[in-house]
Amino acid sequence: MSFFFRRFFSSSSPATMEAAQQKAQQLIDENAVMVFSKSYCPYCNNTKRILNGLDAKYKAIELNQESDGDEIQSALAKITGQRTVPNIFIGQKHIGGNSDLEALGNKKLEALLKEAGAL
Ligand SMILES: N[C@@H](CCC(=O)N[C@@H](CS)C(=O)NCC(=O)O)C(=O)O
Repeated sequence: MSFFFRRFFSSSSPATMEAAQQKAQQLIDENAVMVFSKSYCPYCNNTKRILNGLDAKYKAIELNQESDGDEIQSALAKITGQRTVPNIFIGQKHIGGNSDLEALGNKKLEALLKEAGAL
């Protein structure tokens, strides 16, 4: 019952949501490549494998390991319209998820990474 209550009736305060949105935006602004991830997510692991394979410099945070991870995920949904992880930004530009990253193809991806200063 308490799980049910928390899951459906509790919500973060507007101040907490505002702080999460600022944190998400700061991470996007300060990193050439920003990956909002979850440690158990196979799509996220694939994205990190692709970036590692190219030796790209990137920052990933695992939202399931952050105390404000749920709020950051909601903030990202507000900023990008995307609720799933990975949620990927290259050079402050929203790329999308792992399938969107893959759809770029290596040539376009490398060009974007170079332009962003991640290669
Ligand atoms: N097509 C998406 C699939 C991503 C996806 O389904 N991610 C799952 C985690 S593995 C997700 O975000 N589930 C909702 C959640 O964790 O809140 C992609 O390629 O990134």
